[in-house]
Amino acid sequence: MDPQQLRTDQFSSYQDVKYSIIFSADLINHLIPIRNIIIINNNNNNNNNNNNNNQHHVNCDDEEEQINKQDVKRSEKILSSIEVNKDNQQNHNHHHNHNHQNDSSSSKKKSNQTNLEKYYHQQQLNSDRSGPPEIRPEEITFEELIGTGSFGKVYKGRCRQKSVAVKLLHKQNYDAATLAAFRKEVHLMSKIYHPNICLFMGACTIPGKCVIVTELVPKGNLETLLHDEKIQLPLYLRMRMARDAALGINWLHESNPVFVHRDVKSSNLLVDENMQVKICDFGLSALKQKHKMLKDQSSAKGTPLYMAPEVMMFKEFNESSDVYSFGIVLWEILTRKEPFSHHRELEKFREAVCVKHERPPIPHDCLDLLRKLIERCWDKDPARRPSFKEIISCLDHIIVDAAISDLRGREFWKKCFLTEQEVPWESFIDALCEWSKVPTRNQCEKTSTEYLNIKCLKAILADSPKSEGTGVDNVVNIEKFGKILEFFGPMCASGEGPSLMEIVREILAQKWFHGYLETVDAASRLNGQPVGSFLVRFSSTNSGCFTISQVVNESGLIKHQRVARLGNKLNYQGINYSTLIEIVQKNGGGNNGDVRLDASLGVPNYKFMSLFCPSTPGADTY
Ligand SMILES: Nc1ncnc2c1ncn2[C@@H]1O[C@H](COP(=O)(O)OP(=O)(O)OP(=O)(O)O)[C@@H](O)[C@H]1O
Repeated sequence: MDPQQLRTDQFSSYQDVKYSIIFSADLINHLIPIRNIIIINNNNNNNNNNNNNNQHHVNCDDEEEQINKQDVKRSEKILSSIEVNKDNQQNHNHHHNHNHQNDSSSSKKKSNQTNLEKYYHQQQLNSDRSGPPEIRPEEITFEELIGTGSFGKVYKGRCRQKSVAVKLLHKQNYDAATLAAFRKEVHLMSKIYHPNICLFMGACTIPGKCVIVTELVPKGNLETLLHDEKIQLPLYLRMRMARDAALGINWLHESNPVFVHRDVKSSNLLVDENMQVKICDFGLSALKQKHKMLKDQSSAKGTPLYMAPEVMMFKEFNESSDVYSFGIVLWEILTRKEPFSHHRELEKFREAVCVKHERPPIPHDCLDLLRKLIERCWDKDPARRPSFKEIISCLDHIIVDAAISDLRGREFWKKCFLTEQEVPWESFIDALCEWSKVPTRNQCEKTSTEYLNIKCLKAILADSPKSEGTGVDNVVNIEKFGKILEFFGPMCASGEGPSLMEIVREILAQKWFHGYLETVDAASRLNGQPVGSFLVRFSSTNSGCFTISQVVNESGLIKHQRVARLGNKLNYQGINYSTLIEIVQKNGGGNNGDVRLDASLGVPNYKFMSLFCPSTPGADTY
């Protein structure tokens, strides 16, 4: 085929740089997304490598070959016995006349049946030793199509009464080498177990019926989620997802032998019902010994958009090429945009990335640590890129920065709970009291103001744990802590000003303060109240802001007015105030017919009032 045609007809869109490819050295300007090209090259590579034993690097496929040799040999024997038998049968049939066709096809069926039984039996034995669990084709039912890649189609399906994902390879008329490669992928997958790696459940390795069965990860791939503007994904959550992915890849890199994934990209990161990320697609993965380098002899594997320059240029590489790809993914997670979307042609793209070192632009308002991490990950020098161990520890800090904007709040959380996103209330409050240098729960009298301060903070900050049976009654979530600080901050260290607990107690003591309350609930609490009645609540749409809901006329019309946050100030009707209490004080008292914020018309919040006076009537009402 004319290589020019390859480029112009099929490979001239942005999509070309988005999908996994294997492209050969002589056709470097052209994308060849055909999986069996690797296989052909693999055979060549083996020969090349055999003739060239003094190299420092290892040809990817030879390295894996050695590591997997024994297992592959075992299954190859069985498969070839089936294939030889099938061929014999075909030749046999060919020479028979029509009259004998029924007989021969039934004996063929029988013989194949026996061979399949042998095959399953042997696979069973293999899996008892360490091999992949073999799944019979008739055990799988296909439901809807959930994804398409360059290698196969992925269906939602059922296997042994369980919902699963079934990857069906595009090309089923495999030759022996292709089959060996498929079995290698299955074999690799069967060796990895980690919560952030898509669970491999089994495979059918019968020629013509090759499928991979994995757990079904319900929210699909991260790329689709990121680029769907309708889906809310706060930075904090996105950074947690990045950390999940990093944990999965780190597991591969710290395995012995080392797994290099080789196709790290957002469409290979799957998202489960708890927004936990799992890495999938080991179709291009390579195994290597620690400290050794890999080199593609005549075919580069991966997805160009995410491919490290050294891989694109057929240089030696190692696991740090996954780090480069992760840098691009991090950028995508940060911006929710397509990386390099202005590029159309592979050759120009390759030159831009490898020669001119072009990288996607990082937004100005990016968190400092995150900017530095992304820049280090996609460094042109692989040796300067961080390991995934380092990436995870950077992400621990970035997650805190993304959840908590208050500087002292960040400092506190990092010092006490760096790697945690949810902590038991008791651990939290003891740590906070120590950090603020105020008496802890056990150090103060139950009737003291200090104890009341703690009770107030608990009322506004602690939640029931999401999962049951943990033995913990209340927890503090980092994101909620960050939000509370946006409402009540800035947080002060000892000697700098009042503690967070004191500030919260002062506000909760105001009967008109209702905290978290939706607009409809505010309306129902004000329903039937006299003109001027009001309550103050957290704004449900703008973090750090408040809403004053008030009855403004005799017919019961309710107005909701925003108290905006401008730095440390609160802005109400164009005037800046220091606290909510000041707003109510300065806008109270009736005059010239306006509806004012008369504190006596504040609608009481019995829940908070009961903290101050345990016998408050109606404390259980809300
Ligand atoms: N276990 C799973 N659960 C849910 N969806 C899945 C699962 N596995 C794959 N998918 C969906 O199918 C898509 C393609 O899967 P996969 O990447 O394994 O195929 P591929 O042919 O190897 O693709 P590529 O060309 O990207 O290498 C994924 O992006 C995802 O949307």
